[in-house]
Amino acid sequence: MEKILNYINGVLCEPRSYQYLDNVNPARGEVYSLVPDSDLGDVKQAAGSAKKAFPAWSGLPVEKRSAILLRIADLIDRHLDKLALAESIDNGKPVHLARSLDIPRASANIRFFATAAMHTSTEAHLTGEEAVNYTARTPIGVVACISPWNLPLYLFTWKIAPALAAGCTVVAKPSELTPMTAYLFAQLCMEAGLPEGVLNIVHGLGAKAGQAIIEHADIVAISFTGGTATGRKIAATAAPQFKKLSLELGGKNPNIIFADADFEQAVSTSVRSSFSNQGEICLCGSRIFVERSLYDKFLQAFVEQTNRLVVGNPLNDGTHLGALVSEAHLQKVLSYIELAKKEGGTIVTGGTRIQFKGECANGYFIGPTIITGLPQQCRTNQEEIFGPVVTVMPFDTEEEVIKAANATDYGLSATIWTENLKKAHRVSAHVKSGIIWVNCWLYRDLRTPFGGMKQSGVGREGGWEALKFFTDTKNICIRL
Ligand SMILES: NC(=O)C1=CN([C@@H]2O[C@H](COP(=O)(O)OP(=O)(O)OC[C@H]3O[C@@H](n4cnc5c(N)ncnc54)[C@H](O)[C@@H]3O)[C@@H](O)[C@H]2O)C=CC1
Ligand SMILES: O=C(O)/C=C/C=C(\O)C(=O)O
Repeated sequence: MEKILNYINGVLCEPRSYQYLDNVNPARGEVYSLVPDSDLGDVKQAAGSAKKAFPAWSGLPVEKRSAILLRIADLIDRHLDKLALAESIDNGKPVHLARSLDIPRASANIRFFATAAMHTSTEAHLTGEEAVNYTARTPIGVVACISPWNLPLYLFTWKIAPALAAGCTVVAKPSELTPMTAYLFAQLCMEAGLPEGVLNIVHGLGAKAGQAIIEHADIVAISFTGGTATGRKIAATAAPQFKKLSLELGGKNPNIIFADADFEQAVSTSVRSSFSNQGEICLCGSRIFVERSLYDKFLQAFVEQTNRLVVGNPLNDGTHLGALVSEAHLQKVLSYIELAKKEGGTIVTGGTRIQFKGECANGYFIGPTIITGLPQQCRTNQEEIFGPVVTVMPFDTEEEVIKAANATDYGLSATIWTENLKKAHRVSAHVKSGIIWVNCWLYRDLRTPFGGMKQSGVGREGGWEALKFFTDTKNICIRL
């Protein structure tokens, strides 16, 4: 069986303990490769090599760092099909989604930050005629990048690209559930000539390898994307050591549809924002609020279009929803559907595990699920399910829907559908979310600040925010 390897100090290597974890293909429910069960020893080695590599990498002219990163981006594009297939097998997502979204975004992330880093400049402040201040930004040091399983290479590169472009060296840990594309990526870094120790990839469990990384004294900043409970744990570990933190956490995002919305667009995009990637995107709109006069019409069209989605083998090009990432996650999502029923919800469509015949007989599939009749305060409407499950609720007034949209502990993203731009502007101002999409969803510009309010996170990624995160700021005041 194929063994995934760590990437430490420029070479692919086994974990020091030679212990491995099973890596499961979720569409088949079977182990298909092994992932290192790394421990503190591996982490020490990775952090040591990152520390050793830091002076040379941070001292390299930015054009040279950029050129190496651009070579990596080109290699990702060259290996698009291989990487997309690997991502689909590892995660359960449709291969055409990996080919059209995940992998192209991975190379775009790297290209974006490789070029952005060449456009940074130093601020200067003239203090009358008496002094000049200038503000230098220097790479912060050895950093940790911890990424989740839902958009594996997409989010892995979203973190490491700004870190490397800014001149930091990195100890990274992909999710133990989806390690394969990070392993293939390590091979591309070697081919591109990334100097040894600049990027170190340690595979393994969050509670063991991940915890050892964030505790390590040489790691000065942590960029994490994942669940809010894990983010809280990381923050508690990092705080006494005063490590810099960027946390992209969960969401329970409102999708608000006013009666004057472009109906066709609102319906078809809501199907996408509800069920893309099996609903396993932190930005999915899981609570749909529809103005009462449109409610019945919307629900009927939404259900009809949802029922046309094909759930099936992720390797078939006609599949819209593949498998959920793991048996445990499948059970978690199913348990929320049971909870919704107990809380008085009506399952309008979906709601059950789908068991196919043939090669996907043991896969982790759930049909796209629409629930109505639930109050805002119930657990189903408060907790992140992170699967193909949405609730739909009517509302009467702007004030009411703003209150409901804000009535969770999360504040990641929101979507607003209306043809009235004044209304869109007004509602956007009152919805407490870090990201608001008006008449669109997941329409991304990598320059924009990306992140959540409340328990959806700390800090912002994207554009200058990400490059700044990986630097230290120093003001130099010269008395003239
Ligand atoms: N972007 C998002 O919003 C995501 C949200 N989730 C949510 O979190 C729930 C739990 O999913 P999990 O797979 O457990 O995600 P998680 O948040 O525990 O995992 C994300 C990453 O953190 C690592 N990790 C876990 N514990 C750690 C620790 N103590 N120190 C350092 N790294 C650690 C994991 O190995 C993985 O690489 C999901 O059901 C979903 O609701 C999960 C993944 C992504
Ligand atoms: O940067 C993006 O476009 C999307 C990011 C998505 C996540 O952070 C997530 O789903 O966890």
